[in-house]
Amino acid sequence: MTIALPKGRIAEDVLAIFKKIFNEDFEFESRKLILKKAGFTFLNVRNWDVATYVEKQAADIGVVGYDVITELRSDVLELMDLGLGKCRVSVGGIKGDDSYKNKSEIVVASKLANIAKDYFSKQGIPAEVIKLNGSIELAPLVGLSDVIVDIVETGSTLRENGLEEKEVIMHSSARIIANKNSFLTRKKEILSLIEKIKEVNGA
Ligand SMILES: Nc1ncnc2c1ncn2[C@@H]1O[C@H](COP(=O)(O)OP(=O)(O)OP(=O)(O)O)[C@@H](O)[C@H]1O
Ligand SMILES: O=P(O)(O)OC[C@H]1O[C@H](OP(=O)(O)OP(=O)(O)O)[C@H](O)[C@@H]1O
Repeated sequence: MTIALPKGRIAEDVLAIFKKIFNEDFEFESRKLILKKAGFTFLNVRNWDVATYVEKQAADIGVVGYDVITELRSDVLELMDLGLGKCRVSVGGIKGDDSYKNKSEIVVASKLANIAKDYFSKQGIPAEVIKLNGSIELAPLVGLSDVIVDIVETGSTLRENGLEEKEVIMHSSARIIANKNSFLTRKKEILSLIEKIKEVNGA
C-alpha cells in the first residue's frame, strides 16, 4: 500500500503518528522522497499535491488539509479526521472597515480561489477573485483587493497587518483520504491501518 504524506506545516505531527505506530524512527532520509517500511511505501509530497497523488491512484491513501480537498474538489474518499492542522478559512479585511458589504462587486484576493468564488456566489454577491500564491494579507493593504479569503490559525498575521476576520467560511483539519478504487480493492488493509492510527492518535 502506498501512502502520500505532506511536507510542510503538518508534516511533523503526521510523522509522529507513524513513529508511534512503528515504534521506531520514522522520517524521510535527507532528500529521499520514498520511504519503505513494514510493507508500506510512503511518498513525501507537497501538501497541495497529496490529493492529486491519491485521486490518480499513484498513492492509495494520503493525509491532507480539508481546505485543500475542498479547493481542488478532489474526487477521493474522506476516511478520518486526524484533528491536527486545525485552522479556519475566513474572509478577512481592513479592521473596522466593512464598506465591502455595500459594493456592487467586490474584489477578493485568495490562494483558495474556488472556495472564495463558491462562498460569494452562493450568497449572490458578485465577486472578482484574484488568485495569489502567498502573502495574501498584503492585497487589501495596497488596494489590490477589497477583502481576502485565507487561512486563519492564531489570527496573528491578520492582526499584525491591521486586518480582522470578518466571516468564517469553514473549519479545516488534516484528513486521511483514499483513492476510491483502492478502497474497494484494499479495504481490509486500509481499515486496519486506520484502526492503528486511531489507537495512537487517541481518536
Ligand atoms: N497557519 C496556517 N497556515 C497555513 N496552513 C495551515 C495553518 N494552520 C493549519 N494549516 C493547514 O496546514 C496545511 C499545510 O499548510 P502548509 O503551509 O504546509 O502548505 P502550503 O504552503 O499550503 O502548501 P505547499 O507548501 O505544499 O505549497 C494547510 O492546507 C492547512 O490545512
Ligand atoms: O492565523 P495565523 O496563525 O497568523 O496563520 C495564518 C497565516 O499562515 C498562512 O500563511 P503562510 O505562513 O503559509 O505564508 P504564505 O503567506 O506564504 O501563505 C496563511 O496563509 C496565513 O497568512
